[in-house]
Amino acid sequence: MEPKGKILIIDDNEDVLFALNLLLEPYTEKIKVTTQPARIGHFMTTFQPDVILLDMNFRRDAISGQEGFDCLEQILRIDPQAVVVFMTAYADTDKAVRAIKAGATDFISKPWEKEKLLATLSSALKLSQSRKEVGRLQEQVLALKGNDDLPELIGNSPAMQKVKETIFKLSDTDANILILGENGTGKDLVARMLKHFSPRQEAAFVTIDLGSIPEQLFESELFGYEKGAFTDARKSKPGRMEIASGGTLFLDEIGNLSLPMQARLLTAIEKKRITRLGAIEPIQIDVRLICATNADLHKRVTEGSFRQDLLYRINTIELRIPPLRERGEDILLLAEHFLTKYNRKYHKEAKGLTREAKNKLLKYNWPGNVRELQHTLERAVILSENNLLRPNDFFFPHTTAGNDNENIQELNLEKLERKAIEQALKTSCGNMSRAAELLGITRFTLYRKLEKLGL
Ligand SMILES: Nc1ncnc2c1ncn2[C@@H]1O[C@H](COP(=O)(O)OP(=O)(O)OP(=O)(O)O)[C@@H](O)[C@H]1O
Repeated sequence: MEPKGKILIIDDNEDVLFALNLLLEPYTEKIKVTTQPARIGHFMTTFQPDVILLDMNFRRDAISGQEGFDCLEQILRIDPQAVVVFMTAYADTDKAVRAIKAGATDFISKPWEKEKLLATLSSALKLSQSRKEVGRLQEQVLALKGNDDLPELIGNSPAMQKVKETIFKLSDTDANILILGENGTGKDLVARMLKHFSPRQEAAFVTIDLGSIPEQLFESELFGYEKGAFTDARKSKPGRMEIASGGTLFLDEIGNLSLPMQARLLTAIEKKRITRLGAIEPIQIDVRLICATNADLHKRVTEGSFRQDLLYRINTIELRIPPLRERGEDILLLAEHFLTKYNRKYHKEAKGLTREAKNKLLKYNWPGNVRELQHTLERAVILSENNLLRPNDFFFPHTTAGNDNENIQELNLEKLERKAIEQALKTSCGNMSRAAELLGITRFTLYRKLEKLGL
């Protein structure tokens, strides 16, 4: 009998309980016995047996088995996945069939034959294990859903080329990655790409957004819980780390983790083990960790609000995604990409953007990064009546007050011109044609102005 587990034996006869305890002890992890069916709920929540051996007739001389059926019903109400083996002194095939139909797993008659009893128990334990595994796999299937539609990572700027190169360089490693970048720069997308191009491509990709769940739920979400661990825990539930085992866990907004939770996460990463809330035994896990944040974790370490040892565990490789305003040449590429996407989605036929509209997009500083650009294009595609999208089709809620003030203070034309050219060169990453387009002048005029201003 290989699998060991926790057995609960319910029988009104103390001699039977004693004998079974003695017989089964060497073959099980733990045994609890009770003569009181009223205690079933208590044992199921505190002891959480893998298999329950249930006597069919509680009262002496009772032969109908009804009490046993009532208990079975109670057990299955508490845990529909419970593995229950019926025992009766009156071997009766009719009752055996009824028991199985009612949800029991197997049936043994008393007095038992030792080998037969052990074999039955062994199969019941295996069944219990596989039911738990099925539960875990079902969660993994849910986690895998939606993994297939991986969007393309658009961008030809040197910064994005570097990000793409790093993703491919990392494709045969299991290294923990920390993705840094402002909101909406594409951290989530990069995390999915890293998973897609990794040895764990076919395995689960489990995400947990630490910015959107309340602090008091972090622990149960990450590590899971056992039935009865807290008031609402009616059913055991694996945590995200357990579900991700064998695959990748993406911890978004890791900067939101409190110091006590950082300590628990660090232990789990170092020991490669987690313990569900309310459980005694730890569970072995094997996860690749990808974390992301818009916070400056290095600064947070010096301030004492982020553990340095945890940072070193999660940032084997650091991938920095620059804000969109620093990769100007990606703006139009992304705009075209989103135009195609939303044309298709809303059955529209916008052909492109006018030159002025392109300039408007290039001049804006995109505080909400790619996400804001995406929404801007979506809105424009929906609302525009034109074949080509025009400046008026684009509306920016965030125009930076700082820039307006600067514009008001600076009225010297030559200084303004110099500033505009410098900004255009920066936004276009030195691409002369694009800078000229941004400024609304020809390349030739731009060269002349550069010469005149000594730039
Ligand atoms: N380079 C890119 N190419 C195509 N789509 C992109 C790119 N970068 C971001 N996106 C899209 O922009 C949206 C926002 O990206 P994402 O959610 O990955 O950003 P994030 O940095 O994780 O944001 P947050 O910090 O708010 O979680 C998504 O719809 C994503 O698909």
